[in-house]
Amino acid sequence: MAAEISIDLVKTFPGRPPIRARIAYPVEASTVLILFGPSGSGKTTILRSVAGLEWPEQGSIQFVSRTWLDTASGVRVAPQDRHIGYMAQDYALFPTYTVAGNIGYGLHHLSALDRNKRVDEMVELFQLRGLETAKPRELSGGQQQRVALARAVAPRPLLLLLDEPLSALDAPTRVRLRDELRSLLKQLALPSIIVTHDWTEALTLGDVMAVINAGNVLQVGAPIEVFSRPHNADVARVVGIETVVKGRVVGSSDGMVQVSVNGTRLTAVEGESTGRDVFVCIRSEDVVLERGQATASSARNHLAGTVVSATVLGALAQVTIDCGFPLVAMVTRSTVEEFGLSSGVPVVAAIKAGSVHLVSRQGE
Ligand SMILES: Nc1ncnc2c1ncn2[C@@H]1O[C@H](COP(=O)(O)OP(=O)(O)OP(=O)(O)O)[C@@H](O)[C@H]1O
Repeated sequence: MAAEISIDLVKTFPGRPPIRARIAYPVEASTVLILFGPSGSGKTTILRSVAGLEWPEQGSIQFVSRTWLDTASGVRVAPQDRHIGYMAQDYALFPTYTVAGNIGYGLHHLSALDRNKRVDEMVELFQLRGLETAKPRELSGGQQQRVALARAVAPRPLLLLLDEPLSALDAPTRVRLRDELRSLLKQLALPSIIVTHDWTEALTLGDVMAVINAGNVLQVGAPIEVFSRPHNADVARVVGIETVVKGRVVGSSDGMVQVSVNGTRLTAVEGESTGRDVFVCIRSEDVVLERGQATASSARNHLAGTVVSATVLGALAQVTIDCGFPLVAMVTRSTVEEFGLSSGVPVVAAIKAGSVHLVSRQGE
């Protein structure tokens, strides 16, 4: 049997609905599981249960051949015996310790010589050279994040747990460190579980993704699959982005970029450079359908296609169009009736360049 992480737990806080998580997936050297969902859905509770910082009243947690929790047989492995690296959302650095002191905190089992050597390795790996004696308050947000990561990774844990690792950073730093984090996790060859409510992080960092809502796991799968093929309307609502396809930036002009998806050309505004492999992400409500010939409008993209399916969901309808790739549009039910939208009907999909979101998939 392939190595696996298996989480099956029930945790109840007084006066709240129970958090029920059932997630099992094969784990390789650097597999990243994303726990994705809105605020308060239970992501941190699941992560803290894996770390041994919360005790579910029922369930089991297994990592490859180790059982960390099994309430049925009374197994409760203490957090320090799980060999896990944990990084909290606010980093929780020790304010009175230096950078080197913070990184070396979990290394007391090593001799002074080996400890210093390991700290030095981490300083190098996380590009903290020159900051060894600085205190956390003297560091930028990005540097604090790197120290917190270095401290979590230094004891060579079996599994790395990161709670919203990028949320404390300003937007440009977040985008830069997201790409760095991805390559670092691959380089470390260390499996990890990352909590986020940011879909770009889920797509960039994740190999597997679990969608959590109101304490329940709604879907588990590869991020691109979950985003583009949500199992049901609840998942679609939580992930909120129904078209995710692979493309490549093929050119740029006037601050716009041209992207090719399966031979179909799209214009987007975001600044990815030519030659980049990207995920092209489009929300269904940003797609406007036009019957027959394309009409004049401010939208930069007019894609000719045919309807694959139209599913009425109350006053709205979800229409999937084949325009060289599957594109999902959300329109009113009356549009479906007026345009006679059914399988095989030709339509034109209009999308503004600003609604075509590009997420780099370099280093996949
Ligand atoms: N120690 C606690 N005592 C009481 N209720 C708690 C406790 N910790 C979490 N909860 C409740 O459990 C639910 C899930 O919280 P959790 O922090 O796991 O959500 P989350 O998805 O990580 O949210 P966020 O993205 O805002 O961090 C919430 O309703 C929260 O109020």
